[in-house]
Amino acid sequence: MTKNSHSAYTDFKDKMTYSDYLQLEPILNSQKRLSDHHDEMLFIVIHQVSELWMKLMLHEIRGAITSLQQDQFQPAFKQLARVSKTQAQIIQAWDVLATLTPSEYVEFRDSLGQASGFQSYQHRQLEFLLGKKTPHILKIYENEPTILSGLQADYEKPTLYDEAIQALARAGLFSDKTVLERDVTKSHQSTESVRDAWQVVYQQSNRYWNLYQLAEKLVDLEDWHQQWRFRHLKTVERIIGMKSGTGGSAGVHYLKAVLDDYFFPELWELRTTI
Ligand code: HEM
Ligand SMILES: N[C@@H](CC(=O)c1ccccc1NC=O)C(=O)O
Repeated sequence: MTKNSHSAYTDFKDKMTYSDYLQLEPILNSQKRLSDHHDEMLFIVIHQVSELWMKLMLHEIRGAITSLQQDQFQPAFKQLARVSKTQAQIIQAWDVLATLTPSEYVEFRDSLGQASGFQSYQHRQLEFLLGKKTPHILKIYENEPTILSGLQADYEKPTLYDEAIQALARAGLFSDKTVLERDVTKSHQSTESVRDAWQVVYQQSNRYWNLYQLAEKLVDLEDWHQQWRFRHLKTVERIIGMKSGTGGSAGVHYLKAVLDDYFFPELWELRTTI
């Protein structure tokens, strides 16, 4: 399109404002408090900001999966580095939320009903793309067909880690068909053959530099993810103690129980065996 052509597109673009481009009207009119409690604004904004960052992370992880499928390691590294920087950013939100005291929170907690972070579908999409495939999660969205079909699609796709293992195979380091042709709708289980292959990558890093760097990017990502969960747990403990959750779980007890899951178990195990 040339600069002087007078299409509807150019007219619109010439007049487009900052808030048009960023769709600020819908975004900034979406903080609807259900109570008249002052601190509910903080609660809503923290969640919305976290969801926006999750949107970016999903975009970058999808990009990294596509890059890896084509053995394009450099773009994949850039995308994964951006994910980790975003994770570092999102963790800071807990410091802001921790300014909410138990007495402030109980004043508007009832107005949340049974809603819970447990239902964050972008969080579940992240888990699916990273490798935690929990079929019972899909049931939560039975009555929300649009969300369900998006989630189902990610549930059925190979994960970021599946693609990393395929890259190991293409490099001639891995050939175990039980892993390479696994049912990708299940969570990956730690396997000795996978650990052995990554161990070779670490021991001969000069020869397998791309895979070595990829492994460390995955460890970064998992490390940050665990830190996010730990900070969630501690912030929740600080605000609601041992009360049960609005989502029906045992609250902090539940969050503790699910803390010890790994997306990329062999990359952690090799630290012991190497
Ligand atoms: C006062 C603040 C918060 C409290 C008291 C809280 C409490 C809880 C509790 C008790 C659960 C367990 C499920 C349940 O029974 O409800 C949970 C799960 C969850 N929360 Fe929060 N939360 C808070 C803030 C946040 C924020 C800011 C996020 C960011 C989006 C978040 C994301 C999640 C996610 C993703 C889960 C599911 C975790 C899993 O199943 O592994 N929460 N939260
Ligand atoms: N599960 C929380 C409620 C909660 O935190 C929440 C409620 C509605 C929307 C997002 C929430 N955040 C994270 O779990 C609680 O038990 O207090």
